[in-house]
Amino acid sequence: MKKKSFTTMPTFVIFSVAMLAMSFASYSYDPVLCYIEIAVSVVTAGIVVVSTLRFRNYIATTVRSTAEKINGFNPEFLDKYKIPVTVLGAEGEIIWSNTRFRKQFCNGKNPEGDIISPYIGGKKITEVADHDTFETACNGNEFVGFVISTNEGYVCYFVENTYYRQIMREYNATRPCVAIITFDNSDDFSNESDEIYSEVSLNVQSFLQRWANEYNALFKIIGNNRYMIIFKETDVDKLVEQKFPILQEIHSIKAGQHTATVSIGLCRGINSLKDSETNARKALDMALGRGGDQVAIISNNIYEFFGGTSATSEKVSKVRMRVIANAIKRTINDCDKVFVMGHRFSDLDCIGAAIGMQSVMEKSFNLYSKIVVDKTKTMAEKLIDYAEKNIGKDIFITPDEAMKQVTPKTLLIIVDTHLRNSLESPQLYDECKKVIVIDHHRRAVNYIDNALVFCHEPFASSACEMCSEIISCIDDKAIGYAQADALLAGIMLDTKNFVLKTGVRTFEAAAYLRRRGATTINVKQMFSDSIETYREKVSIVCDAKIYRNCAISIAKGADGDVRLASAQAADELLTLENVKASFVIYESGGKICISARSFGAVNVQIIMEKLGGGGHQTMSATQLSDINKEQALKMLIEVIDTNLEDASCK
Ligand SMILES: Nc1ncnc2c1ncn2[C@@H]1O[C@H](COP(=O)(O)O[C@H]2[C@@H](O)[C@H](n3cnc4c(N)ncnc43)O[C@@H]2COP(=O)(O)O)[C@@H](O)[C@H]1O
Ligand SMILES: [Mn+2]
Repeated sequence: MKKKSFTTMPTFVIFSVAMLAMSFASYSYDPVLCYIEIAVSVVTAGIVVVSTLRFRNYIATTVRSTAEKINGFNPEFLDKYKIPVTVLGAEGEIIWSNTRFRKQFCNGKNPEGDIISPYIGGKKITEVADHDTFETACNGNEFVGFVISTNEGYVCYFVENTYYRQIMREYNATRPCVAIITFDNSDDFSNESDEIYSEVSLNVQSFLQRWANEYNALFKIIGNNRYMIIFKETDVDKLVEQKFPILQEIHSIKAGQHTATVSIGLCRGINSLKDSETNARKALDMALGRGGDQVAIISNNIYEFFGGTSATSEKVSKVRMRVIANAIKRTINDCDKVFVMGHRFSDLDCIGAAIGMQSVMEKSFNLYSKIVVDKTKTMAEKLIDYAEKNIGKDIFITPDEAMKQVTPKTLLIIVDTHLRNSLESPQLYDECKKVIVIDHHRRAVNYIDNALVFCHEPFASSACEMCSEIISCIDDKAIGYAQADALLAGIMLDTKNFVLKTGVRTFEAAAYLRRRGATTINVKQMFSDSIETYREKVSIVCDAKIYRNCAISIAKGADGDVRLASAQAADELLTLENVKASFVIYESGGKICISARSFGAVNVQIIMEKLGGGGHQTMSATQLSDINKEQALKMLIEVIDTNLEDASCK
């Protein structure tokens, strides 16, 4: 049975009758034409009769099958039903419908022969038939629909729920969303003077209070420079649409060299106020872990971020590092051995930090300690060679060797990453029951959350800076010149030779390392490259094109270490006139990777996050699967076009 073929039946009847009438008129002046018209009329009448019989039969079987399925099915009885009901054929065509359906869905017209899709939200009947219920709307009314499959088709019935849906919408729109806010660089102002600090603090508070009043939201001071605002869901929709202008407004509060910034953790989509508050705190931690001056919204455990474009300022206090050093000492008490491991494709920062920590574990705690690294996939080959010659060949072991030695008392110190998937060996992490994390990267979602000590300083320049401080607190004699060289190499890599993210603590760490025997000439040699890698780097730089103040280049990857050459070329491209951000696209390990850099005028983290990656404000990257370099370039241009303004520091 063809869809809707029975709805053309009246046309055939009219045609047949017209032909018959015309044949009578034609007989007197052309009998041949008359016979032809009679013949056409008879054929058409035949089609009508056959189609009608087939259609009746079709309806009869469909309805019979429906009757078998629904106990007591009786069209007359169903017609009296106060809910809309339709009986459908195998392809979703309406065969029968009750008065209620015609009234509510078809403005009283007969829908027989129509396909059901437009009445069930454009879906095919097969899509909804496998589900318990489906939602649909018609003529301003909303329904929950149910489908019963029969041998020949389907029965579809609807229960109106407009009122409940409306109540639900109103409830959701007014549901409370807790925001926890902190004035994140208040210390900068307290160092100026008490008066300045009080004035700025009050200013921040009154900006936030005005912001809450604008939305008729509840405002509460919950601690020193900490506030809570309870918005409605609909207010949050507006705030998201406007991308939280409050962040910019707070920037207008300045004193001396400092600009005020706030961080906001906001929870939406939760019914209970208590859970909303707990989640808002979690989101605030995330916003602070990413460097502050931003909003983190958590909804169904998914984060969304806004802002984060101002340069982060260093937290001057070293007290926290002393506390961390003590916590590490306590954790070590109960351990039989220590493995130190960084991220895969290890670099000078993670190997440098690992060399420092391994030395303390061995010398100060007398513990068996090894650095776990895959030497076939490292960007710190020169440093590893240097350490093997100057410290000892046996300080490095492979992930496989480490796995064989794990016991319940083994401690794993993770340096320069806080993400399981970035680890040199995620399996080793899974095996170790005791874990310490020391990292400086901005907080990412799905971080390692079972660490006994989670030392995370997004304001630090490098893992090596953090480890130098920790080591100096635990036992400042635990490292010799070679370890000091290794730690200085990591700091120099991540600060681009003391240019980026370099604060007071960076220089203090460097001074400590110098005192322990570090020499800049030794360190410089760790940055030397093979002639092939150098050629590759130069070719990437020469091939770059400038697009909206961004230097973009695609690496050919013919010679040398393309990963290293691309990272270095991205650094180099920033030295070009008017270039605010650089992007190098290269292929490695079957993936298309992008290394992104800036000197702070553009937050490249925001751009790389849109492509599934991340990193810091000035140094980020991503890895893309199942595309080629040209497609990656196209995607990058699209992301630059749509996000460059948001990512640009105001
Ligand atoms: N998928 C991701 N998600 C989150 N974050 C990511 C992701 N992929 C990468 N990242 C982070 O992005 C930055 C930048 O990474 P990169 O690969 O572009 O650069 C790293 C190294 O390739 C590069 N590097 C290593 N040795 C040298 C050298 N001798 N000269 C110049 N550059 C070098 O430096 C970057 C090291 O970054 P670090 O690990 O943060 O210290 C990075 O943060 C990724 O974690
Ligand atoms: Mn690193």
